[in-house]
Amino acid sequence: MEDVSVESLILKLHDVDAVKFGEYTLKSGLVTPIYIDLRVLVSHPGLMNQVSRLIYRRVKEEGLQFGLVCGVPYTALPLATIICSTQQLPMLIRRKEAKDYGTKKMVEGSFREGDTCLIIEDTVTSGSSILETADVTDAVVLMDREQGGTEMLASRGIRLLPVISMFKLLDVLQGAERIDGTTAQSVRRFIQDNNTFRTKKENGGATKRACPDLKREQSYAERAQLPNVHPLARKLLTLMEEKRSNLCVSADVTSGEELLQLAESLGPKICVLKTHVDILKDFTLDLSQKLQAVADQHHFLIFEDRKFADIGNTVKHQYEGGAYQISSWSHIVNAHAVPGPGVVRGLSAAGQPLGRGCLLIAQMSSSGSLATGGYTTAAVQMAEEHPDFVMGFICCSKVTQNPQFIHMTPGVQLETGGDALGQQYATPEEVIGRRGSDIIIVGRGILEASDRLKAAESYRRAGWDAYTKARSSQ
Ligand SMILES: O=c1ccn([C@@H]2O[C@H](COP(=O)(O)O)[C@@H](O)[C@H]2O)c(=O)[nH]1
Repeated sequence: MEDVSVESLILKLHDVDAVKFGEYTLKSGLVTPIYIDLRVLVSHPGLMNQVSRLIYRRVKEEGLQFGLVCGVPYTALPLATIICSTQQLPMLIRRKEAKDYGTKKMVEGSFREGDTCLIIEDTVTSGSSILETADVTDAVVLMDREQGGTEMLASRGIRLLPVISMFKLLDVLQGAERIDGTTAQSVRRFIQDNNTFRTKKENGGATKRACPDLKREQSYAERAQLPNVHPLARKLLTLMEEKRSNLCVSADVTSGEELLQLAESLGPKICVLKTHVDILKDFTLDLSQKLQAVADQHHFLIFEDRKFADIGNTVKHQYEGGAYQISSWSHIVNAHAVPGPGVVRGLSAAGQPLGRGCLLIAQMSSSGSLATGGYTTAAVQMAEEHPDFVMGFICCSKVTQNPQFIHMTPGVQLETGGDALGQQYATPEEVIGRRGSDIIIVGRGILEASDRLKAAESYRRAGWDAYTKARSSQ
């Protein structure tokens, strides 16, 4: 069986001149000391097979489920073809430009609304070509130049799976004495100083190896001091640092008694208690007052996960009135961005005078969520236009570099996986350390444990350790 290790592939790519050192200009105009030219692959059928096998292996390792494969034109097209031919998978071709005659389609091949497609790219620098290809959740790339593409795509809810990354390539070539230490070091410096997801200032200041985790320049406590931060976000960031907790427990229980008992026992471990008030069979306003008293006693905030999604006038009534009178007891609520800015204005009219805050749902943890790409970007913009009321996001990963916004991520358990109804779980290390979120939201990981307090402590520690580790690696 032919050797298909990543190390052997790197050496073969160097043999066929797919990795070049010198001075080359990238599409962005940036002059780079290393150029990856994977177009030469088509002249080497054995290598094409090897690359295709490694790409497919990477996808299978991650357990991705998909029914179609699309290669980003042009270099990844033959790779996608080989994978589709050997694995007997249907393929799509995305045109670079639409035809001006005939069907004028952008995508060739058969597909239906809701189909899941694997996107294959040859090289990623900023990640922009993947964004231009489709609204996707996962993409596999042969070569990640480690210049911010992973972080940019993560901020849009897209996970990038690289087969080879730039630092690995440099290590292997240097180890095999294909390049000397000076060349390897100057390329490493170039990569870390030219990260497309960082500002120029941040790039100029970089002195260490670019870290695969998202940057976390400021502590929670430092962010609490920022002049423009929402007062409730300030309170939350402060208590997180004091309690050493970035854990929000999702109290998805059905009786008031159990809710209060949960709040009392887990209160010292958490920064936020999230409720779904409409699943309680015995909600009363008296219960909401008791819950507020426990929140005051143990210094946590209450977040009613109501997910408002109607016109401004209706959500205002839903928020302050009805049986639940949510604005009177819940510090935080959330809303979908789908109705447009009126939803924020309606909620703000009722909540802002009471000092309440809102999280916009920029992404969702459920499989096949439509809140990706342009929708996520629009939600971020909506937040930026309403900073007096919007204090952050429900999201799967950091969606903005603006430190005044808090990122809260559901779909968290100590092991990756999911449930039978589409929930998808990532670990605290992944969510806080690599995706750059601030707060993990955990429901069944704690509620279904035999010892809920012990489980809450495990999640608190895992979330906090991921945060301190990400900060110490800056
Ligand atoms: O995208 C989203 C938004 C909200 N949720 C809510 O979080 C909890 C998760 O519970 P688990 O038991 O940890 O799966 C639940 O209340 C959801 O309504 C979410 O999961 N994903």
